[in-house]
Amino acid sequence: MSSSADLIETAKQLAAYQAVDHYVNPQVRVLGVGSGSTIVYAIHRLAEQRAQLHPDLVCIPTSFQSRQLLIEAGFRVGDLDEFPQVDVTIDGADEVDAQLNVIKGGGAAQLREKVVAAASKVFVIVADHRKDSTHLGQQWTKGVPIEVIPFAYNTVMAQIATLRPTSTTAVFEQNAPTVTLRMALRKAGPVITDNGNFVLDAHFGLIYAPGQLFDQLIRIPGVVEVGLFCGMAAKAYFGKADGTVVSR
Ligand SMILES: O=C(CO)[C@H](O)[C@H](O)COP(=O)(O)O
Repeated sequence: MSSSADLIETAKQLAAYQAVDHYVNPQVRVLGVGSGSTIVYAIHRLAEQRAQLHPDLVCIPTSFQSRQLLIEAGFRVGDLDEFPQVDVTIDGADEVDAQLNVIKGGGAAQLREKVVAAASKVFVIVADHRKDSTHLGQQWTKGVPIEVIPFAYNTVMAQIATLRPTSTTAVFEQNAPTVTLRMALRKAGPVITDNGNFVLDAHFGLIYAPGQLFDQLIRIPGVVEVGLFCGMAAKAYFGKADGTVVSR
């Protein structure tokens, strides 16, 4: 009998395989490759399908993790200096709402993920069913990842805590946001991103207007990027526990 952890892994794999099969055709020359545990399956599928891919395929990784995995799998990796326009990017997500707004950054790679997604003609999400929500903040309760320069982290935290849920309309649910500095697990001190920055996790409860919340957060001096990806994804694939995949 499969454990629930096995079912989740199968769900991630199904979603990743289907997205690769639907989007990475022989016309895709420059492919953005996201970060996280679901993306590992997408890289497996790319390796399996290698003979069917563009002969000069270049992959643009969004993190140290995906760069290493792509090199190990024998793919050519490139950067945005040489390839500023990306045909398709496939990436994981922490949560996706009904309008395909996405929380990303559970793996602290939100800055490069955002840059690569913004450089892409098509941005596709792969995830398991636990990430499929009506509103952001519904299932992902670890907060919105916010990358900040170390010098500014404390003042950014204080300014986020002063945000209030309602301007003209309700932007988020929680009366007073709470914010934590993300700490490393096997190192004393904070998580340091691939760009040498810190990550804050900000809790807003349900997020009703992610675009408005993004606008408020990105204006705070010291914030480098916010893990809210609004209006960027063209499609999301969710693997389900019953072995099927839903896409929207
Ligand atoms: O945004 C990310 C990393 O910054 C990941 O894509 C996100 O955390 C999903 O990861 P996983 O596939 O392991 O659930």
